[in-house]
Amino acid sequence: MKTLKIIKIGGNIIDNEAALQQFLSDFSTITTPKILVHGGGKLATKLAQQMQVDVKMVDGRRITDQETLDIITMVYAGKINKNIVAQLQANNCNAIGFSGADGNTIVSDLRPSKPIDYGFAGDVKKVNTETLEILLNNEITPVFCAITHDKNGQLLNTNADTIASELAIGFASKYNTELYYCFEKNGVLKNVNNDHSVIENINTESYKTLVENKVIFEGMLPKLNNCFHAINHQVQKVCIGKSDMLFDKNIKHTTITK
Ligand SMILES: Nc1ncnc2c1ncn2[C@@H]1O[C@H](COP(=O)(O)OP(=O)(O)O)[C@@H](O)[C@H]1O
Ligand SMILES: CC(=O)N[C@@H](CCC(=O)OP(=O)(O)O)C(=O)O
Repeated sequence: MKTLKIIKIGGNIIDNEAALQQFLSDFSTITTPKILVHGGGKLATKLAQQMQVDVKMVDGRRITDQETLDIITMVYAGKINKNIVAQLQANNCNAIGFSGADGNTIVSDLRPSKPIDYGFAGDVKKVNTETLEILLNNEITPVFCAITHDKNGQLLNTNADTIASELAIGFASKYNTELYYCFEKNGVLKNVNNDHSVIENINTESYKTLVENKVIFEGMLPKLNNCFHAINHQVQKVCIGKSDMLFDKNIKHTTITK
């Protein structure tokens, strides 16, 4: 089986022009089939505040009313996605930008309004890989933003970490699928303020203890839930760390196992 790398980058890389340029230049050298997934939550928050639109996050997820949906569509599917695709083209990496509506690639259900009404937020129901496979077979790299659709004309905001794990699961029967979450720290840390305290391996059991001891909190909680969801659904490899882990085997990072 061929290897497919699904790589998610967070706000720390997107918000820093030099870091993004360096990452995309390195990413372009990856020779195996690959899919890039990007977030952009921080930029959406900044723009919403400039436009005097209230920003409400609950458990790391954005409450998405109509105005917020318009902003995130402009920011995620527009500014960020198109800039990344243009920079990949500059690095001779042929790429095409996607939301889940494009090619009907990711269909979601509107998240139930109870216990918390998240507004236009989607829970992934189905990943359609056919169109993406045609691209991958022709050495074209899909670049996904954090937007899906409900197949009834409604766009839905969907966490980028979830998009990455669901894509990885969707491809797991066809490729040896590897999922990489790149963010600003070296991995999951014993002490969040000490980048040298990387926990190199987390399994289902040690995860429970780490949560109980509050070593893991905030955004890392949904990220790790996505990791375990993927590793329990045939994804071969799941890693969290700085993007350098993709290019240098000696860089410490966290690997998730069952
Ligand atoms: N044990 C931990 N190790 C590393 N980060 C942690 C840990 N516990 C909580 N976090 C927090 O999780 C955040 C990463 O989650 P998030 O902001 O959602 O990532 P992303 O940048 O990919 O969107 C880190 O910035 C950190 O504040
Ligand atoms: C529903 C929901 O919360 N969606 C996220 C999507 C963006 C994202 O996930 O961006 P990062 O990976 O940079 O945090 C949001 O709007 O913030």
